[in-house]
Amino acid sequence: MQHKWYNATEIEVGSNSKQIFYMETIEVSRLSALAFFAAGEAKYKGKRNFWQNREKTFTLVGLGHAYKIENNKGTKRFDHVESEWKQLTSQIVQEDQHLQPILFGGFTFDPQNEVAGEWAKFPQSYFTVASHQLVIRNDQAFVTINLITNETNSAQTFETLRKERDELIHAAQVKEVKTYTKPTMISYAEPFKEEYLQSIDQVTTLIKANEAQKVVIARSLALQFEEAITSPQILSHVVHEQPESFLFGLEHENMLFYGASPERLVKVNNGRAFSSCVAGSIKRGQTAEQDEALGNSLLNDAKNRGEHHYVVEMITDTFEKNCRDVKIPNGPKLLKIRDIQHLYTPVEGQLNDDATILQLVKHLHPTPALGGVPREAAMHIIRQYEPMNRGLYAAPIGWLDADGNGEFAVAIRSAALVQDKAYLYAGGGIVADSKPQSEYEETLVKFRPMLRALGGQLHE
Ligand SMILES: C=C(O[C@@H]1C=C(C(=O)O)C=C[C@H]1O)C(=O)O
Ligand SMILES: [Mg+2]
Repeated sequence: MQHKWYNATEIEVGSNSKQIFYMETIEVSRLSALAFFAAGEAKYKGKRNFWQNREKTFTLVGLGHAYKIENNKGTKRFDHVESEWKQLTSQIVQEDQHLQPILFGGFTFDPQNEVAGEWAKFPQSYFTVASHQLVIRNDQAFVTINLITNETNSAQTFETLRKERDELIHAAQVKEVKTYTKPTMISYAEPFKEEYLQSIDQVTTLIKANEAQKVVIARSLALQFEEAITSPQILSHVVHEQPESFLFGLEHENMLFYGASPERLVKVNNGRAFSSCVAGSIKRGQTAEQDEALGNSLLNDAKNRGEHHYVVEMITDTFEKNCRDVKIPNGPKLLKIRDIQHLYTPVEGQLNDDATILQLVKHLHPTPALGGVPREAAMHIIRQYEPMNRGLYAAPIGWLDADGNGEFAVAIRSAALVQDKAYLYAGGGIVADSKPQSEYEETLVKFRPMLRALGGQLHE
């Protein structure tokens, strides 16, 4: 242990009487984020989260819930999370950047979707401050205890957490990271496959009739395994196999929602905001030449440029309203990840004084990369033609701190794991000239990363 920062502040939470917010951060020598997550298996299962940015310069692991912000407030949910977070953090001494609690969580794709399924118990907004928070920034690792309580024996509870923390750190400072086997799949189903293929025809007809310009239609796979899969087991495969993406895992009761997304929704760093337009897809080639040829054909393909353009227009427009000094390159580049290549346009700007990361999330979600154009018409068509509930798939997932910094990814290339069952999600942007079979094949490519992590066959 090198440094220690400690603080205990008396605060008010909601309408609750006075509570004490205890925080203690220690800097520790480099440890395994996954092993730290796994060390919470006995005590914190169902209350853990994992996050790593694309650049691998920021890793966050949370064990336990020191504080939770949950709501079912539809369109007001973003403002609600923001005001509760502001109230909580405004009362904390923040002179030291190391005394920073981090809020991690997500907003579901569509609060108006009423299909129950695997998401039946999931709130529309689900955010938590961890009891044990591990942050690895560049090469420095910090472990924080957060405790918010009005118990009379709070000092004792805090001591217990300190002991636990030392054990967690010890378990995570391993020489060799544990390796996990892949689970054994016993059945693979494509629910509503025929309905999906038909819906692409129906949606293109609606688009030709000018009911919308673009609508993202998704579907799911339902997999059954021989036995329950644990969160550390599946996350370890995702972490090792998908290093180029945002990696995330969020537990809620007996579900783990996890994935490896290439798509940033928004990042805010010291008042500078960044987003990315990712839409338009083609598979990777078998050889370097083939890969380059596929990439070039994607860059020159009118249908994919169309899918992409709607996203650039909408994100640019949102940035123009919330930022100054907005910068967008002239045309898209290629974003290549293990299984797929996309058209990619980064967008950045300087946040206006009244704009915040959560306001940007609220205005950006869903971008036409996940919803469509116009937004409301597309959402209506999605509700009508998708027989499932997306839950957190295609939705904002990420973190923010008390200074207004944070980052949200769009939770695609993702799956929900419920003990011995997994539900994988993938979709694509439907425009006037979309063809059911090629959209279907595009979803197969998008299922691949999660299917591989689960040890599944690559059905092609
Ligand atoms: C909807 C998904 O991906 C989105 C749709 C894309 C497309 O249709 O080309 C590309 C990237 C994502 O914005 C998904 O992966 O499920
Ligand atoms: Mg597409």
